[in-house]
Amino acid sequence: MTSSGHKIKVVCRVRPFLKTEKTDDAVVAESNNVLRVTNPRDSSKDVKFQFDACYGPAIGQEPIYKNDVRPLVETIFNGMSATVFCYGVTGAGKTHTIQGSDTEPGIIPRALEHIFMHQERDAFDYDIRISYFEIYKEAVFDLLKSRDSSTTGLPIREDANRRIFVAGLSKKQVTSFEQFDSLYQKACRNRRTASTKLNNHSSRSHAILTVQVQWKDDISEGKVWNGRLHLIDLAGSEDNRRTENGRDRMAESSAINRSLFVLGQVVEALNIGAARIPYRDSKMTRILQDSLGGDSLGMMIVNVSPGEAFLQDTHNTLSFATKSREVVNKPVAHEVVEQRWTVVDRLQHHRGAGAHSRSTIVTAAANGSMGFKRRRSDEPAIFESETSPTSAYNGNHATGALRKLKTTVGPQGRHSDTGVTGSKPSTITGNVPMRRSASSAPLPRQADLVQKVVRARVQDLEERTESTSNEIMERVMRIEKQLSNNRLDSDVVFDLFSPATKLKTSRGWLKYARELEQKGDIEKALAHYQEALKYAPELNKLETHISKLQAKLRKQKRRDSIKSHGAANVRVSDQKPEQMLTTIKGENDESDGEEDVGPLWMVDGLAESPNAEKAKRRGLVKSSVVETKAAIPAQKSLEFTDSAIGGSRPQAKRRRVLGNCNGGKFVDTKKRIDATEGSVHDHRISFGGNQTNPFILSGNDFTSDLDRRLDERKKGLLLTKKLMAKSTVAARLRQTLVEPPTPDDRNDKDFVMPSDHISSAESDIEVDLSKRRVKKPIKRSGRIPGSLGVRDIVERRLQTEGEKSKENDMESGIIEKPIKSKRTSTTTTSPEEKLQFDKYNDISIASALQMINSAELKKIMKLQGIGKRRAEQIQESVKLHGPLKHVSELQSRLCFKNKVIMGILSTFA
Ligand SMILES: Nc1ncnc2c1ncn2[C@@H]1O[C@H](COP(=O)(O)OP(=O)(O)OP(=O)(O)O)[C@@H](O)[C@H]1O
Repeated sequence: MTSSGHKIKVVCRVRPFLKTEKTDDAVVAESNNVLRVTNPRDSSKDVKFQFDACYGPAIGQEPIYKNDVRPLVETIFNGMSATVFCYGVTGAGKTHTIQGSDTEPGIIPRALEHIFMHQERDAFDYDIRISYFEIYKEAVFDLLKSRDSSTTGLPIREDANRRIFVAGLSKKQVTSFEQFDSLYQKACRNRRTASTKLNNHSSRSHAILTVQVQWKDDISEGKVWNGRLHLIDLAGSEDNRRTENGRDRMAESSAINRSLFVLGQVVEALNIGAARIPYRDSKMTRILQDSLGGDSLGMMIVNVSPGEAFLQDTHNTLSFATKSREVVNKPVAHEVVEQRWTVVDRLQHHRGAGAHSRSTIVTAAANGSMGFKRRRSDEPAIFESETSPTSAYNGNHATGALRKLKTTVGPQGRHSDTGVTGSKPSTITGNVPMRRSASSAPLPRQADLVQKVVRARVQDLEERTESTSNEIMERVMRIEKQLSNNRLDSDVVFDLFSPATKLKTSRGWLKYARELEQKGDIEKALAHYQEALKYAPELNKLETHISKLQAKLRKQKRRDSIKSHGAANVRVSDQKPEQMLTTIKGENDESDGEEDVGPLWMVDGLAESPNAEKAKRRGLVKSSVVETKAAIPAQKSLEFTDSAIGGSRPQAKRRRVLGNCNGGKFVDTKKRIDATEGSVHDHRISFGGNQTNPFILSGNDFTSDLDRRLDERKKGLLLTKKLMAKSTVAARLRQTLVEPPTPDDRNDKDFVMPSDHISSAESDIEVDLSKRRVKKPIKRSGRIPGSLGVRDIVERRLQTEGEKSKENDMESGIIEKPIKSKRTSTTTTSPEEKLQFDKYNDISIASALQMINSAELKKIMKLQGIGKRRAEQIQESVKLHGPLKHVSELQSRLCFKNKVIMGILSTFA
């Protein structure tokens, strides 16, 4: 013992050899406090360790309890806190010592029996409560509650007095040993154990049982006393090379080893008087904080295994234990002078925890301090704090109320000095530093008054909490859980603020918002105003202001957007929005009748029908942005100076729609197209369009949409359009067509020399790349009689598509539909001509295939299902033998189904 405190008592226990173990005398209890151990480094030498007590393998449970634990248990009836914990490597007998078995009950059952014996014997009405939890992989779990896989760990908290407690831990009142026993047995089954190579029933967690004994001392001016006993079974440190733990066990094991390592560091730091004690580095040390260098009485039972096999472990354990003997605690007795219950406690209390707690509050108040105030206590606790240190205890019980009490109880009294001092080296004798209670009892009259007020408040609280307890309980638990996970949802935080704080916070946001608004940063200001509103939803004016700002911001954004779009492809005219109202014609409507799908607004280069759903259902509008009427700039309408490419009929129709939008005037579609044809449209936006015929305007937005659709639908049509955009396609196609035939080709009587009809065309045919139109007539000279020129081919094909399609194609250069059905219905082509047509068509196809670069080829192959090898073969063969060799295959494979090739052909047109 030091002048200012008590050293932790360290007792060593050697377990007997198990049946499976080979006996030797490596570890021997030489006397009742000396252990002799063979030096693991040099077996010819021994090392001796001295402890407060030492128990050999032959000693049973009873002597340990009687000699060393019982005196500590006695101290709790003096309002002290005591801790007993078992330390040692796995399989050394910790659980056996603390818990025991049915035949050999350990410290826990014995201590409880002892406590209940007091209850029967003493004149006081003890309120005995237990809590039992385990620390498993650095998470705290309540063992008195059943749990499932979703159960999360309980948080460890520190209260205002820096006292540690486990938040949300259940406390069960027990009135008899039998009741405790059944509760405890059940709880033990909840504890995590597993079989390892070194212990069939190895504890995988640290288990902490706390027994709280509280009573009212009517003799000593009605004070309420609070004693606690913490009985701890630490998980054993493990050498995983020996345990042969699997992955799961390893994770447990590393958590165990780590916490024990921290325990070692804590002891080390305490011994050297370090400024920082690393209690916080593990949950176990944090909880044991008050038992290690704190203000409770501490005792460590060091369990060691006998035999040479464990020599190194034993040596390490004993070295640690020796160090721990130096740790000094400063025990104090605890009188309940104030209460600061957690909300959960209060609720639990009011749900029926019994009259005792209530009387505690009343008593506390009568003592000059009201429950629910901040407590002053710095008592160690695993339960939430309820007490404060007082001067009640010293080893001789020379003074104070407890002395009176002891005298009253008589010779069999609870606070026998022998229990504390005795023959054993006492940990709690001597001059324990005395702390005076900060409170002093009020005068009797005042006390009456206070009691009355308190009763009224308690009653009121009971009534109010009854109805809302469940809800509050849930909320509190939610907060606790979130805190334990180091995260707090904003709504929870919000919930925690008081009305005054909310108002203050709101003001803070408002201040920033105003500053930002003054600077002209409306977007940020708006965000700040919205935050402010969250905290003060009652501010109606603020709500209105926010709406105004939102409108302002929308306008501003639109203006900016129009400006930027206007530069590229939109001209802003001064027409009124009403003039932009239009209707869309039903695209599938053969009669071309007008179908009202609602007004079409054009804003920022995008279009939308307010009746968008209807329009979408009809496949008229594919993608769009809905803008309300109010959102249209008041004085402006939009006129597109850059417009669509594409030549399908529906698209043409939509172009008209676009024209209609243009201030209500019909704009000559053709003219507009002419103006933009052939230009590179790297800016595209979506104006609308249905699934198969996307309607393309200029602007960036559509490009990604186009790509997406391309991917999704794998439509040759879209790809065709892409290819068409490349003017080089046509040029390359031309080049291919004039390539000289191979000798094989010449020998083939069916082969028609391309040069025969095109050779001169190389210079004659002039494809206007920008308009994709053949300008100069082809010279017919040198053409094989009956064969067709390129222009003829094109014309034939266009004929088959019908006049309207032709018109479209000529306008835009895009052939949208497969040629097959139309061509077969052609009546104007003679069989002979048809044959020629097909041949030339196929020449074109093959040539087209040849000229396509590998990336394009890949796409085509993918889309059309042509194998890579086959495509390469065709290309090679076309190079060598000329295209006609493959006409039939290409016909069957491609001609009538390959939209891509048709599209390429159309480029040539
Ligand atoms: N004093 C003893 N007398 C008889 N048997 C004992 C004694 N101490 C331990 N044993 C036996 O040794 C084995 C291991 O003991 P125990 O489970 O208590 O070890 P432990 O230290 O708690 O191990 P772990 O840390 O792995 O939980 C058990 O079978 C137990 O019955």
